[in-house]
Amino acid sequence: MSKVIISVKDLKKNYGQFEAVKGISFDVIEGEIFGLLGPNGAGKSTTLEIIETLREKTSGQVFVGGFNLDTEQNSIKQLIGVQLQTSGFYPGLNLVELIDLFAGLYNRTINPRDLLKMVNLEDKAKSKFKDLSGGQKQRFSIATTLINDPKIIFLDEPTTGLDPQARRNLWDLIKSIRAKGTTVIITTHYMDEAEVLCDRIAIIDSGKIIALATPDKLIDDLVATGFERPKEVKKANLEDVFIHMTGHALREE
Ligand SMILES: Nc1ncnc2c1ncn2[C@@H]1O[C@H](COP(=O)(O)OP(=O)(O)OP(=O)(O)O)[C@@H](O)[C@H]1O
Repeated sequence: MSKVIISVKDLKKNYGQFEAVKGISFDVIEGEIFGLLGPNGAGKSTTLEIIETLREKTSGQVFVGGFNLDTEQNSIKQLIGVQLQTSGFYPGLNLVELIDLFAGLYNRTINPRDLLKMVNLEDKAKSKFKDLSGGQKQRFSIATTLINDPKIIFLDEPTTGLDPQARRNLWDLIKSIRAKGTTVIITTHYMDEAEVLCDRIAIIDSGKIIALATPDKLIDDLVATGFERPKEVKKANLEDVFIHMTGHALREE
């Protein structure tokens, strides 16, 4: 039986006169990777931040794990893991020190090395955050969402700016987090990423959800309209060449 873990009903957000989110409704099912897709300014981050309790909504209802956002924010905070802006990490602390710091904020005792192992950064335990590569910084930032053992994590454009290998490594990491039963909500601009990762996708445009289904269903619906892609003459593309030649394995960037 699929269980709804997040329920958003007629959510609206105005910034002054501007309607950034115009009454959207959707449910997220426990254990799925749910993608919010849309062009710049569509309202994805605003929606995510409202669910994360970080931003006030204008109207509508949000329930997370059965808790009402209006009255039970503290209970919601205990269920969720939020990806901090990487600029929020003290650049001079090493990874173990940073994890200890965040664990203290969450009032948790955890073994930093276990967490670093999960995201393949054990050998960087003593490195400073500022000395990590872009991909390593993102993996570490995802690790910090897991410190309070959340039921749901939110990832806002986690692979932006990464090279193809680092993106694939992050996809594997996100899938492994989901495999442990954690629900993942992700925003992305990359359609290949959404197709590979997401169980279901909501496409947002100008503050409204214009489609919500599995990637397969969205593609099948388009094909059913008679749409056809221009014939692919080659069986591989340049990204395939790059990955084939440089490998998919984790590397120390
Ligand atoms: N604090 C704010 N004050 C005024 N307008 C805002 C504020 N935050 C966001 N907006 C506006 O609300 C709209 C939605 O922004 P939001 O960041 O949610 O979009 P997004 O879909 O996440 O975009 P992107 O893909 O570029 O991150 C945009 O037009 C943005 O300019």
